[in-house]
Amino acid sequence: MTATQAPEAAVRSADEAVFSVRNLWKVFGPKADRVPGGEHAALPPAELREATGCTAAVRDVSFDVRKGEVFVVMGLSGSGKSTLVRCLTRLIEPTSGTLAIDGEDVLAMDRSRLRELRRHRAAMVFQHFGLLPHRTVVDNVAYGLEIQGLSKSERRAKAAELVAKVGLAGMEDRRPSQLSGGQQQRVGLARALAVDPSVLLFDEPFSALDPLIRREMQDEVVRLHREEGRTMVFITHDLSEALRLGTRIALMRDGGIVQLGTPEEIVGSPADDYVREFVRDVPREQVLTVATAMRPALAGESERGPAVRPDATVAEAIEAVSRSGDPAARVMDAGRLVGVVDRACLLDVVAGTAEPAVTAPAPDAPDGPREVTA
Ligand SMILES: Nc1ncnc2c1ncn2[C@@H]1O[C@H](COP(=O)(O)OP(=O)(O)OP(=O)(O)O)[C@@H](O)[C@H]1O
Repeated sequence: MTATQAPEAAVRSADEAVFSVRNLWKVFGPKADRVPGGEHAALPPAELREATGCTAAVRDVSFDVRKGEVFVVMGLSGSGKSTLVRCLTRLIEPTSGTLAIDGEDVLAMDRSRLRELRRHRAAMVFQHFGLLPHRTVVDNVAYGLEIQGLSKSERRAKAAELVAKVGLAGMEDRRPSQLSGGQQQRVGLARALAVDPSVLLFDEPFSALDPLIRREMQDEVVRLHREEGRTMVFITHDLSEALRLGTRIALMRDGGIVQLGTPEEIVGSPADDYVREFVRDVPREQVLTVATAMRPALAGESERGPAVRPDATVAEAIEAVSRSGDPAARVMDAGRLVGVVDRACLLDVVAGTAEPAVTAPAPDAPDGPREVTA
């Protein structure tokens, strides 16, 4: 498919999707464009390299990034995360496939439209903050506004507001070298927010930070997301970070997406042995919800036991049951009894012996990654 053809599927789902990606490939190496759809397309990485000298960094990937979600791209080193996310704004040119932002074909954009895309619509936050060393905090944040053509006073006022939003009030006049790593990353975040992008792209932004600061920055992202509902694409190789931040997680391996789902779907219903191994050590009771563990209420059970919401975690239900001394908790949704979790249901989740009733949302991409079904 050529770059100028309208991505039909992408346009169709544009109402709710910020990015729509279909059958995207990025192949590095000689005659790379012959690999997608060619006789060697399905070969494992080492054999593909042997046969063609090429690496398929992104391999036939399809997904939508929905408006307002934190879409996490997770995978081990070399699985293709950075290449995939750089393809979204064509910092890396895809080899084939279709790609749209808000329904507009990204592959058909000319240079000035692409510049506009990267500056205003999809702002990137990198691991190495890329701050200008001789500018103050507030001027670094205002920089993004300068290229937008706002007046100086407008820029400074907006930048100061954003500096406060990311928790750096009082540090406006410092230079980057006078800040800790976490503080510098906050400046990077404020600068990305300054252009009010439709989507923020994070490339492992916190992996150089020490664990405490990293946790603080994750909380910051959760807070910003909750307050603003901004769409985010977040690359990480850290599973706990993915589970904390992700509305949905795309788990990559060898350039492909092996599973795309909510944290609960990934942990509760791994698509294959690779994913199962990946999530093996996750404390399931902290990710799985009561809705997946409950059973129908028996006669007489509607009166007794603490009430929990369907989206409470199993860990929270365990605490409620254990505090109350009752044999089970009632799962209440808007005042209605929808089920019961007894001690056996709860223990099954902890032990990994439960068959979770995780239901998948309607799949984005018919030919895309496998979504979890009940
Ligand atoms: N410019 C390039 N030329 C050739 N191969 C490349 C190039 N860039 C990336 N690759 C290969 O593509 C694959 C995916 O790389 P990518 O950097 O996207 O992975 P990643 O998951 O982001 O890894 P990391 O977590 O280490 O950053 C790797 O096998 C890598 O060696």
